[in-house]
Amino acid sequence: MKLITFLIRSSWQMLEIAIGAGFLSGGSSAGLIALISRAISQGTTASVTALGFAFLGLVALALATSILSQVMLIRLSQDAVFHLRLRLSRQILGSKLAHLERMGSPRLLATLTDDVQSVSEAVRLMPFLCIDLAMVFGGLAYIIWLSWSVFLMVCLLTVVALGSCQFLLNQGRKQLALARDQQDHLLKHFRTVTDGTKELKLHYRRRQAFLREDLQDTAATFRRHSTQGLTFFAITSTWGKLIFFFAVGFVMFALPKFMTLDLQTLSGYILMFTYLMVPMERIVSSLPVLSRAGVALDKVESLGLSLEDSAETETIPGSLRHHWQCLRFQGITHAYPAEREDSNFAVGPIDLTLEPGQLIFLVGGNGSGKSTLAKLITGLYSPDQGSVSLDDEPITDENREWYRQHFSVVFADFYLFDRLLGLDHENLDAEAHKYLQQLRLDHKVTVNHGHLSTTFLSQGQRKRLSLLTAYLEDRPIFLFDEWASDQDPIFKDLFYTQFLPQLRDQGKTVLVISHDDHYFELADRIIKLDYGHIEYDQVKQPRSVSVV
Ligand SMILES: Nc1ncnc2c1ncn2[C@@H]1O[C@H](COP(=O)(O)OP(=O)(O)OP(=O)(O)O)[C@@H](O)[C@H]1O
Repeated sequence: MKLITFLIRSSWQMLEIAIGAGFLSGGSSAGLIALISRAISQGTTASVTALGFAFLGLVALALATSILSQVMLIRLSQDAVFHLRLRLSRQILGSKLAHLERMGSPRLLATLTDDVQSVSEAVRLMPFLCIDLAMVFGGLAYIIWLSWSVFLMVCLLTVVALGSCQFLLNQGRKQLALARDQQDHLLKHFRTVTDGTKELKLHYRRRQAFLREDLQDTAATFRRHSTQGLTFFAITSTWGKLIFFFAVGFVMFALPKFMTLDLQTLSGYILMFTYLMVPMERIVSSLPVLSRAGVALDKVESLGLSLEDSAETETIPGSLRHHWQCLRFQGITHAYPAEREDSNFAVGPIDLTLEPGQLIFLVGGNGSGKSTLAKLITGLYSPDQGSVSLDDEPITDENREWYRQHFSVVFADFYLFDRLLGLDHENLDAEAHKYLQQLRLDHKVTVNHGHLSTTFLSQGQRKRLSLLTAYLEDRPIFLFDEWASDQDPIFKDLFYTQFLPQLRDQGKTVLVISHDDHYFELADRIIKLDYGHIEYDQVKQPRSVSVV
């Protein structure tokens, strides 16, 4: 049912046409069997020509409507999966960063990959399922036409069959839902396998402990629930098929004892039941796939709801304020939830005023809140309390997207794109090459139509490449989070003594999170954080203004 709602959301008109055509096709297929059964039982007495024309008409109708229904359903289902993938990705990117961090990437990845895959497997079955269902309904209509009383008995049998199948399916579904819960943990462990390969390879006992206590434990729980779930489904499918044989046996051997059935009716039943066995078998064997898709859709829905709750206002940012005068933060705070730590860490309340053309060092011990403050300053976190204003324009949910466009940032855990996305410079390649020369990467990396020739570089070189994007963005405020930490002494010196002052002299405000205390003297201003609060805000040149 959830799958139908999911498809209806994509296009209910297309679904209507597809289901209508499917039923016409299934009905005409069942009609063909009825016709064959009649032709056999009437022998030579019936008009062969009339039956032949009826037969040809039904074949043409079954063929045309079957193709129409399948083509529509294939398009509809593929469209639905396409939109689901895009919707989820958009929702994730449109959600508050703090919320995404709380959910964790394994959960997001599990839904984007496994759940979407389960749904797409089920929707692939939909066209065939629809035709099969239509055949079964058509067949049942023929049975009604043959005899009401037999139909009622078959119905009784069907209720018992469906009831027992539903019970077994529910049990299987429960187990699959439990297995799906384990999948988020499994993905987390797989990330450890890929991201922590070096650490695991270097330490035999750690590797064994991880494999045994983490991965194996979770994989075993997943296996237990999956096995139980799939066993229930296997029993359901075998039971479903047996019930069908039971129905045939009942009509053939038991029913003649209770009521008189002429040969035409009996042969009609047997032919129809035998014909319906294949579609019934397909319907029963697609139940596990549908059930898994139901579990996946539950997960997709709960993720969607959770993302919707924390959705940011979508706006198209207007033109940037390149000549800004004053960026003010008043009493801003951000607290992390306590669940991951003994006590929850909070930054603020912080009062801060930034001006253009300042080189500001943001310093402090590990865990003092520098990166958290950086996310608050750049608008990635909206403050729990307090206010932000750019040239007296308050930053709210409505203009936060616009506000963020004022920052070029390289985070400590930066992501390097393999092409220069979203940049529309006229001579992008030439400009990129100029910066690559400055960054001393021109011998390693070339840029062709915005595509970087490689990103397989040393960590220090990858960081230099991340500067290329920041330079090309050329926004009014730059922020570097421990950028120089893995640069060689020569390049580190170049970064602090040339690159940063050059940016400042171009009128940019440059915020540098750094532990390199022997370069602190180059700063116009040093802001030191201690456990989420400003310990001091020291202005070293008269043109800077500090507000603490
Ligand atoms: N996503 C998060 N969820 C919960 N707590 C977090 C999260 N990110 C950071 N923290 C906590 O906030 C505190 C400050 O972290 P932050 O990264 O801001 O410090 P930092 O000053 O940049 O440290 P470092 O110099 O080591 O990079 C830490 O105690 C950390 O555990």
